[in-house]
Amino acid sequence: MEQFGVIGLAVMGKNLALNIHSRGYSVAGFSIDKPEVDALAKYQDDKLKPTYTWEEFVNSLEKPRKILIMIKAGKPVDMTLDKLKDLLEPGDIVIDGGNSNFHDTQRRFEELGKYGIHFIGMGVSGGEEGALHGPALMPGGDKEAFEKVRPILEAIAAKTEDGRPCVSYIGPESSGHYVKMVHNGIEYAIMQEVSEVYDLLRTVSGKSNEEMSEIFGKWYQGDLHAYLIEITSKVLQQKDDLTSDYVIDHILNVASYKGTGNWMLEDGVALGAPISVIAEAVIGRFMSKQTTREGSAPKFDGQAPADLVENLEKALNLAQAVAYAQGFQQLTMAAEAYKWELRYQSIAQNWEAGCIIRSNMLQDIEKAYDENGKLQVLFQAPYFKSLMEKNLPALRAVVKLAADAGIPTPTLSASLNYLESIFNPNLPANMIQGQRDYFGAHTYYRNDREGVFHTEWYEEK
Ligand SMILES: NC(=O)C1=CN([C@@H]2O[C@H](COP(=O)(O)OP(=O)(O)OC[C@H]3O[C@@H](n4cnc5c(N)ncnc54)[C@H](OP(=O)(O)O)[C@@H]3O)[C@@H](O)[C@H]2O)C=CC1
Ligand SMILES: O=C(CO)[C@H](O)[C@H](O)COP(=O)(O)O
Repeated sequence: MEQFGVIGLAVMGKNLALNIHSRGYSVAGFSIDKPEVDALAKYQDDKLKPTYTWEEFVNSLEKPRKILIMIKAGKPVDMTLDKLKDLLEPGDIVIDGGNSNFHDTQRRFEELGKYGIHFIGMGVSGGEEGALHGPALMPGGDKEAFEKVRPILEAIAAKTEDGRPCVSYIGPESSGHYVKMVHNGIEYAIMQEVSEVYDLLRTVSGKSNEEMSEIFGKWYQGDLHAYLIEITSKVLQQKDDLTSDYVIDHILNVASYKGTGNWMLEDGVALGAPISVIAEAVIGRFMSKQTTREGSAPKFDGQAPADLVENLEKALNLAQAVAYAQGFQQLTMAAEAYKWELRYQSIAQNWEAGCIIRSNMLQDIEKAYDENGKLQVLFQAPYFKSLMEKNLPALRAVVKLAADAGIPTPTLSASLNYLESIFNPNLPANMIQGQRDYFGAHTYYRNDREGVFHTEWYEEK
């Protein structure tokens, strides 16, 4: 009997199955796609069992069964669970490791509970490499069931610099998939920030791809030690297969998406979370499709400022912190709204290795929440307060330069606006309230006395 089962043997499922197998567990694999199962069969390993029917798969597993579903999110997961619930027994454990919408996970958690089947919605990040060698895992749902699969998950997960596994119980219900959704929102934000910095480097300073690759490579060795910075350097130096040029210069500038960042924005709006940078990153992808391309690309005729590269590094470092800050701010608001007890320092730890948004800065975030788990805003923590004081002039200079040059910087500008607003006691929302009360008698609160007020702004005609 096999100790663990994986359904879906495409990029992620196959590599996770191999990862689990490499830690000494026996694994049964199944997919509705026969060639995927054939690919597993090619390993000819006693502890890696290919199965070709639902029944063969389920019956090959020791009880209570532990099954990871790693397939396309949405309807396919419902169809798979529908099939499984007739074949499984109370006490069996099903983990959905795909990028499922947390609303779906909530519904599935409740539905499977009726059959006595334990359900875990688990965010997985790290792509193909991570799945094989160590992903970041974000399991949420049934705590008791989590404890039963914990040894396997800890064995396959990435490890932090000091050897701790990048997996911990996130919280009840759909909180695991919620945290993965927020991970992806942060991912969208940092990717857009990096692309804006790339745009400034190429347009203002006229740097070549090789030079830019070197700059990002150098940043990666310093404060910006982050996976997305590392791969940016690699993307910039990659030669094309079809021409003698760099491939980056032939990639169509239209950004695709599967929607996890959009979901974060949807829930952020529902909660009233000020996640402006993530919103701009999502909209940046829309804009890349919707721009009419009728204008001409911005050109910079002047002399690039001598401190441009240094300022861009500082600006990007601070903007990256804002992306994380907004993600954690939405998590704190979601925890309150959905009554989840989230441990932010563990979430930061989960993201320190294996996942797409991994960076050294997450160690500072872990420390910040370790010292004060009730931070409303990450920049209240001493480390981030001082980072803000140190790097804000550079971010301001970069946004000003971009505005003067006509180069759009939606996320860098939104980062600056967030930082200018988040501690500001004098935002002009009093004017909005005055206008609302004027046209709609919506009433307002006062800053000098309790109660709800309305002004008769004009005489009725
Ligand atoms: N790729 C990545 O970097 C990451 C992906 N993820 C998530 O992991 C999951 C798997 O991703 P990935 O490996 O890239 O593959 P895909 O998202 O492309 O999903 C492919 C798998 O889903 C199966 N599938 C599709 N429809 C059904 C169905 N109706 N019933 C049963 N199985 C079905 C496919 O079988 P068939 O070939 O027959 O269609 C195949 O095995 C997704 O939710 C994805 O969002 C998470 C982190 C990173
Ligand atoms: O979850 C992931 C990484 O963390 C997947 O790669 C996801 O597909 C990325 O999102 P999108 O396709 O919308 O860019």
